Amino acid sequence: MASPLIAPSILSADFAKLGEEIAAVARPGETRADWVHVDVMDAHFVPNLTLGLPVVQSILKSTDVPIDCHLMIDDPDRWAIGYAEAGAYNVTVHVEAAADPVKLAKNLRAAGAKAGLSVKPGTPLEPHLETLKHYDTLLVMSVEPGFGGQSFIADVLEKVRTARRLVDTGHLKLVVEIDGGINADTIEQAAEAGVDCFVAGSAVYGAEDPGRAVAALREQAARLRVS
Ligand SMILES: O=C(CO)[C@@H](O)[C@H](O)COP(=O)(O)O
Ligand SMILES: [Fe+2]
Repeated sequence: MASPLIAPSILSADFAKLGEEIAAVARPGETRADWVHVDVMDAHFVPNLTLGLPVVQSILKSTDVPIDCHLMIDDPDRWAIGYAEAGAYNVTVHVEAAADPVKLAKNLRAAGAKAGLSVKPGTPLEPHLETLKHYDTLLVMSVEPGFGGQSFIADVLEKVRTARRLVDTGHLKLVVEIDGGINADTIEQAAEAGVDCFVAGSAVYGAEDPGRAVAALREQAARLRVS
């Protein structure tokens, strides 16, 4: 299995100095993030408002770290394509919000992005397994989407185990990503369950040295990963 991926979420960064905050996890070496996770919230799908396409376009110009867009928005069928066309590496939409997730995945891939599908903590995976065949990443939410700094919901690891099994047996080809409450106390159980990519907001940007936090989380996850 490849080295675990660490994706700092800029939701916990200082938005007034976003460029510096991203640069802090973009220097070459072990402190470099694999992806930078950008939470787009519209105050409809979730009760919070963050940023949209113009800010993502600026971020894309400012860094060569792959940008992982997590769209917590209504009507992703209409809006997600813009993030793919802008050059985001991975564009994740919520299955609870998408009207036609298969068509959406095809459009995202045609625009040159990886297609990601996310499930809220209470959303089961089984009804969406056929849909997942069209996606490159599965983002399992381990908190209710909307805010950083919440406590990890361990129950969702069952979904991670299911996805891991399907990937390891060749039934699906997916990067399994987890988002919410990932820190030094929780990353090991997620790694053991089979997560490939770990989003961490407060654990990275709440640390004195965000780059060192990235390196430490990656090392911890690598020690615990299955297979
Ligand atoms: O999508 C979200 C929240 O909705 C996340 O990406 C958070 O930004 C993760 O923050 P922490 O739980 O790691 O502080
Ligand atoms: Fe997120």
